[in-house]
Amino acid sequence: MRTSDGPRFLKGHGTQNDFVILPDPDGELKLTDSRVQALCDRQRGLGADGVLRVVRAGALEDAPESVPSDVWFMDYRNADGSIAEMCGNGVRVFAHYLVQSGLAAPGEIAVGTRAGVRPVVTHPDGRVTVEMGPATLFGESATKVGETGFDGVAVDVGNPHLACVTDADLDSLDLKVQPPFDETVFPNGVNVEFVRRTGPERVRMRVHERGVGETRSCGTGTVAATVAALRADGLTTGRRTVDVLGGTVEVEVTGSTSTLTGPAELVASGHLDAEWWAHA
Ligand SMILES: N[C@@H](CCC[C@H](N)C(=O)O)C(=O)O
Repeated sequence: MRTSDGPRFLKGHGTQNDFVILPDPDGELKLTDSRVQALCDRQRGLGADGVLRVVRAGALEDAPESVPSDVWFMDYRNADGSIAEMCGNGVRVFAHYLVQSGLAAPGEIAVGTRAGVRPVVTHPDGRVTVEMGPATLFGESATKVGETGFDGVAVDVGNPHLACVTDADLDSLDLKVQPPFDETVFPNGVNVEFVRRTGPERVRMRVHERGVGETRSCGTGTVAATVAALRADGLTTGRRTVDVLGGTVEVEVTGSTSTLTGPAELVASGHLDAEWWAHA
């Protein structure tokens, strides 16, 4: 039996933050919320934390004006179908796909996102570095897991984060439900990180992602975690190695920008069943 009539897909991940990749250069796919939800569903679909549609910026109606039309654009959707401004692990996987498929040469690549163009470098060892842009502190806030309260900082990494540095045992946190947050600080929802310092320049992080739930890694979240950990150490710039449930990434925050370096992997490719797609 073949399922080759429907759209082509690939499956990939960056530190186990996993994505369905949909090559769609001319923007012909109708990517509805319900199709994204079906693709990401781990029982009735392929299963993923999000979808990365690979489309030329010029073929997309809502690409920011700052993104040139010939740039490959990462049209990112969360598993619940919502659109997010930015996905750090997604950009790494997206750039890796561009190189593996021959759409871009290895080395320096510009990737379009809703937060603007992100310069990327692919390395011979399979790691990918993304320039994530400035990570901006915009206040303090708090959340709770069960009865335990956590103070944190609000960080804009293109998308919103509440990063809480804590001495609590991260393994004991139940992140099945969205930790509560202050809607006056985060009117569009928030990704929440719990960060524990484990060495002079090393932290561990767990995350609850907006539009997804707990994930095994969040690239923008590791940048927010680094900003929060640096601040807890009385610093505004520096590097941190960030251990997440799905692996390890390196983050550097400078006065003007931030970078994220980590692995990216493609695991499968195929075609969606045309009938399944039509009814998804
Ligand atoms: N996993 C991503 C972040 C994806 C978007 C996020 N859930 C949001 O809604 O802002 C990453 O690696 O950065």
